[in-house]
Amino acid sequence: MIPEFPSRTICSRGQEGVQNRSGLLCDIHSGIKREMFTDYYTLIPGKELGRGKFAVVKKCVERNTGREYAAKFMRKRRKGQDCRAEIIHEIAVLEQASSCHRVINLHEVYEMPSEMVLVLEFAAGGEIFNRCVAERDEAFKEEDVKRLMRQILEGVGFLHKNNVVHLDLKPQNILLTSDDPLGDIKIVDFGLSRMMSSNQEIREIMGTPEYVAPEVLNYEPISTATDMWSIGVLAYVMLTGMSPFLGADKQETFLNISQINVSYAEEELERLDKAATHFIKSLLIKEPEDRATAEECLKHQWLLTQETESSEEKGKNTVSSIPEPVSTAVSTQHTDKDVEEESRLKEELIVMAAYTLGQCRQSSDKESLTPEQKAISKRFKFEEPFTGLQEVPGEFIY
Ligand SMILES: Nc1ncnc2c1ncn2[C@@H]1O[C@H](COP(=O)(O)OP(=O)(O)OP(=O)(O)O)[C@@H](O)[C@H]1O
Repeated sequence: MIPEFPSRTICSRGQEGVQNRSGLLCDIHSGIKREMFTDYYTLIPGKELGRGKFAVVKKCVERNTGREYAAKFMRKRRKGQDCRAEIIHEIAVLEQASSCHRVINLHEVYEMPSEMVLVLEFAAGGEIFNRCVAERDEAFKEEDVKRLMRQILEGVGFLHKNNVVHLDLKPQNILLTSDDPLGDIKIVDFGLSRMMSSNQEIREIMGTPEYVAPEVLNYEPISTATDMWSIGVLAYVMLTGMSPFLGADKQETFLNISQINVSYAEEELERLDKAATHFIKSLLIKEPEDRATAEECLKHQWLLTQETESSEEKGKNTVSSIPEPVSTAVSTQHTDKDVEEESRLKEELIVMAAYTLGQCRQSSDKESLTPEQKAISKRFKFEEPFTGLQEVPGEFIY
């Protein structure tokens, strides 16, 4: 049985003098430490683990245990507004989901004059995004997607049972405990999450364009079904490496979403078990009430079946019948890939910070591309001007 959150206090709209605070938790149980973070942790020099618009995530080691963690440094003031309450909400959700091992574990919290530091369990495998945009031999096999999708649904099901909606489910917010061998998932980034309550409706424009549900665009009430739409998009991206609604610009993406303009005739989908497409179709439905719930998804035929039959039985084209790469050439490739990955990630983080589109390719544009262009565009598509660049913070103490 999925356990309930122990206790919760929901801030009402406008509480603490800040607007649009509906659905935020303001009750945290673990103490916030005021000591110097660096007296207790050593930051690992080098590449950041990630960066959002108002946060930077770095790897660190706890001095007295030698354990590795991910430190998320979050600015308290954003665009001239005090956003401490949002950070407290993120902490509260993490605390209350601490019994769910599909959600990243919060170890400690530090507070400085302008920042708060969330010391999180370190997910060494990075974002599933990297595998979603990888070339076919490094991309997920269908069986991998099934296993990881079950875990995502367990985590999201836990949150929904406890009336929390994540509202930003995307491949960048699903991390892996290890990359090779492929580990387990950890859900991160509860910055946009909200607590649903029976007497209050939430209607807000939020989320990442490619993954937002039609009701978000239509300013209609948000619910747990809003996350289920994003899971449908996530499943499509994990299985095909393509973003189903991505348009040439944000407007086209939004139009594609509101018209449910999605192609199920893509070669990448046709190679799979038909139940995979059925699974996605049960989620990419305009009416929120008609979408499958997390619990229903876990009982879906696609996720109940294991890869037991032979490749002949299943069909020669089945992705899951492709053998795992085991040669040492793979590890050599990794070194090259790491360098390439780093430069790509830098670009990606800028794009994410600017809140623009385009991490994955469009499903409808591939016919017009050369094989080389296909390979590039499958990974990224940078079309929008980086208008938000000036907003990328440079004020972090660490
Ligand atoms: N516990 C962790 N272990 C490893 N990497 C992490 C961890 N937490 C976050 N990251 C990396 O940092 C990135 C940014 O983290 P997160 O999404 O929590 O920040 P954010 O500022 O809220 O981001 P966004 O602006 O996308 O909402 C993640 O996408 C991931 O790549």
